[in-house]
Amino acid sequence: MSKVRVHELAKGLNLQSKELINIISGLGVEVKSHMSILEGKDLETVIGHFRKMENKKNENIKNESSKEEKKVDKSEKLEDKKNNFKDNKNFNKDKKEGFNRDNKPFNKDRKEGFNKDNRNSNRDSKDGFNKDNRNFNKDKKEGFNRDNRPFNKDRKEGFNKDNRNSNRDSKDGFNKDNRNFNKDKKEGFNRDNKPFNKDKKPGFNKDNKNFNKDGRNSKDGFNKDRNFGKDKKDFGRKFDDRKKDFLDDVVEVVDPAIEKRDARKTHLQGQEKNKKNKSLNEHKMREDRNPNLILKPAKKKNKANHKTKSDSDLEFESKVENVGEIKIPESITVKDFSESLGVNSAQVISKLIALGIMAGLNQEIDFDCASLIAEEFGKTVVLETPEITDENEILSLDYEDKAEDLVTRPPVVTVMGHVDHGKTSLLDYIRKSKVTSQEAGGITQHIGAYTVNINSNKIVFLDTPGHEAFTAMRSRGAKVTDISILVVAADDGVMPQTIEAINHSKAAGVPIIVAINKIDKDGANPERVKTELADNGLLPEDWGGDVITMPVSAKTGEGIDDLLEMVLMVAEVEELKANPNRMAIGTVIEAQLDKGRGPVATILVQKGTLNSGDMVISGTSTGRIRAMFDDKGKKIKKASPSMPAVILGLSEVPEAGSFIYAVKDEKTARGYAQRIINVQKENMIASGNKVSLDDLFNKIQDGNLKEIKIIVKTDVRGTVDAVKNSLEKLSNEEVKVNIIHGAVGGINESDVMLAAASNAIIIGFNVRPSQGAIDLSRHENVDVRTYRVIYDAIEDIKLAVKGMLAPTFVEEVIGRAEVRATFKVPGIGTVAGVYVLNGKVTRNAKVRLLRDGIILHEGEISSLKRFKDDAKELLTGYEGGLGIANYNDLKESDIIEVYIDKEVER
Ligand SMILES: Nc1nc2c(ncn2[C@@H]2O[C@H](COP(=O)(O)OP(=O)(O)OP(=O)(O)O)[C@@H](O)[C@H]2O)c(=O)[nH]1
Repeated sequence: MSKVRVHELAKGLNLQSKELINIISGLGVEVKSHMSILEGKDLETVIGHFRKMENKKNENIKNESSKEEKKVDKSEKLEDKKNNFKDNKNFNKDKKEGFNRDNKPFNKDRKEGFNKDNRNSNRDSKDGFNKDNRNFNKDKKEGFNRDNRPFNKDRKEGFNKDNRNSNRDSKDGFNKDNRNFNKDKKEGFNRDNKPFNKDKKPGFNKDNKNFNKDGRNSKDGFNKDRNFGKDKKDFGRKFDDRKKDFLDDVVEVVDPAIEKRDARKTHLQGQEKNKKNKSLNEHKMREDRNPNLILKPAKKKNKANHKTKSDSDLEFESKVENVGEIKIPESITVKDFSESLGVNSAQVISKLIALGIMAGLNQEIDFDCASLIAEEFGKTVVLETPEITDENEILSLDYEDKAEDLVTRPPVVTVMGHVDHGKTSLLDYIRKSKVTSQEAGGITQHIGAYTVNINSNKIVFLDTPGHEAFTAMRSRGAKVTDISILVVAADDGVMPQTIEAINHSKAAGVPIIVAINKIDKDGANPERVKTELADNGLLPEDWGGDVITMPVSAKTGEGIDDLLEMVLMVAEVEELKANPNRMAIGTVIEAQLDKGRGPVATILVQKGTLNSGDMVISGTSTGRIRAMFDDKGKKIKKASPSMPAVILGLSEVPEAGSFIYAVKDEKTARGYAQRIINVQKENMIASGNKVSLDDLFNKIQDGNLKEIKIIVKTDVRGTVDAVKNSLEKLSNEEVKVNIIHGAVGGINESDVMLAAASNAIIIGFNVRPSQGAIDLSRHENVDVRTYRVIYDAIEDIKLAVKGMLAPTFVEEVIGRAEVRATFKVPGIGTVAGVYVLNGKVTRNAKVRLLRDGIILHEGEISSLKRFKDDAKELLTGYEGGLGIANYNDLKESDIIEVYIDKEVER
């Protein structure tokens, strides 16, 4: 093999592309993505690595085969694997050895626990490998958790997240700052799991690194940088001797994130066993020191055991208390995380790479990973517990599944792009070529989502119109889309709605695959499209970036199979999984009232399996599923994760984007519905929690707002950048001003949805919102501000940040009229024949002339007539003649916005 793409090699090795990328990076070979090509020396290095590993494994297996009958089997299998590997197939087909998603081994038996930082001991670490010292153990006695941090289900041997271990008799103690946690401690572990010894008898250096250079062969298997000695006389051996005691007596120190984990139950059981043996005073002291550490078990205080705090303890305590804690959510983008830490994102990315995690700016990292990185910068992060503000949380019907219960589910894809770039054609082509014929019934109805089969893999397409649906759902807290396909016409290039779509996907943290469409056309220029994509922050893979671009034709079908392959590959990298064996949770994609059938809802099952006959609840709508159909209109009994289904039986039409939950019985459903009604009432009273310029100051003061997100719409391109620059400069230590989207054009519904989903404010310069945007902004409580001069906007935001925004007059739009015809009246100028779309037009109001959402003129009404008579006002649905003072450029379809300046009390 002289050349191979990463994903092909991964397939051959039966690894996830992401896992393989991590391994390859660990070998010092640079790969950008699963599409990167490996060849020459790089390929040799990678193949060599896997051969070596296989050989090593086999050797070990052979060595042990005499000891255990069972292992004979295993080595045979490994031998098979080796052979398979030679054929570049099924390297790890039977997965006797586990690797978690980050290519870090796991162990399902989990007999020995490991700490979160992957700095593990591994008794049998002969098999240990990988650059970050994440040990592989063929005996699988050691467990590893989802993030490649080994853990211990049985928690017989426990290590806490931060390696803050203690020991009943305090012989093995440690503390974060290498200060003596317990003066009796003979051996300790510091925060980085580097053993230390106060008396330095076994001889550790200050950083406790490399105690024994050869330690990598240690039976205790500490990592290569922080080894215990091979020499059994040294600390390593003492540790070995005492290991059992130490582990029996281990005290669990978990943070809230860890506590949430699956192993909770067993963990607590383990604690119960160890309870009597714990040094309770130590627990208490640690708890005192860092309230974010929940020490277990320390429920009962043993006064007799309480020791007086020594000076060094107190010193330690005060230092710990002084450490600034940063609150972050369960999952956070690298960008946001860097900002929270107050460090450059490049530094964070390089630390992540050092941990074997390839993450871009907008990629999300979980809390555990973030806390590791924070430590590297000497900071402590704590889990932000969000306030319960929405219905879904109140229902509390969702819970995290155990990793072992999760199975791969099909990806859910949304197609987005500029008007006429071929979204519908692409979806139609896929649907026609990939569905129908073999499937009974064909497509009988439009249900907003459908499934296609690609080489026995499924892909679910959301057939809702573009990103509106996508953000509408997100604003209600639902994340339905896993991958977005961005359609860009090769003859037209990146257009305003393309940029909108990019920003929507980025805001939702959804990976983008670009379909460069219409390549069959004469004017097609895919390279130009790539340049424009790069200009807009999407660097194509073949240009060294990580965005997959695929030339396609929705007309001829060229490239579409490859595009779908790419979708499956991205899905694989994303590791989309769900537990099918639980009560179902899904999201309502579409819903309407059908005359004959009552409320009909298309839902997408996201967790669990929905059954016909299940009792469900969505918002205030409840009911037993009377009948259920798939996307081909076929009656079905069950719908598993990622499956779209149409359900009948709800009491009322649920809102698109709402969650739907299966519950155990009608009483439960009614109970929840009532609770939701109550919450909705409260929320109404609280008038939403969306940010507006008026309450900005209070939110900043309350510490509820660290970032002001703004969407900027302007009449000309140059203004977008000017406004962006000026506004971003307003960021200060307390709040950051972040322009999440900037574009030319009127304020549309899509902008409002993005604002609602992202909790942003919309600012328009010389542009106005469409009627739909106005209605939606009212419904969604989105603050839309329009200005004629940049200076005014900057001033407003400045004042808002200081809490001094207090204008006494605000403008109130009282109506809108459409120009249906124009007349030239000698001596007066052009008069418009108008139709009042909504509200009213009053003679003394001010008007604004809009064309495509852009303000062409602001002024006063010079004449208002109903038929031939002067009129004081024209109401909705009426026609009349309207003249604008000193203005004649009126055209059919122009919109006349009518407004008054109104005094308001603040
Ligand atoms: N030659 C060629 N024409 C295409 C291709 N894809 C779409 N078209 C044509 O482009 C036009 C617009 O395609 P649509 O699929 O309606 O585009 P859309 O993005 O769904 O448009 P909206 O729904 O209006 O946003 C239609 O006339 C299609 O026939 C293609 O690959 N090649």
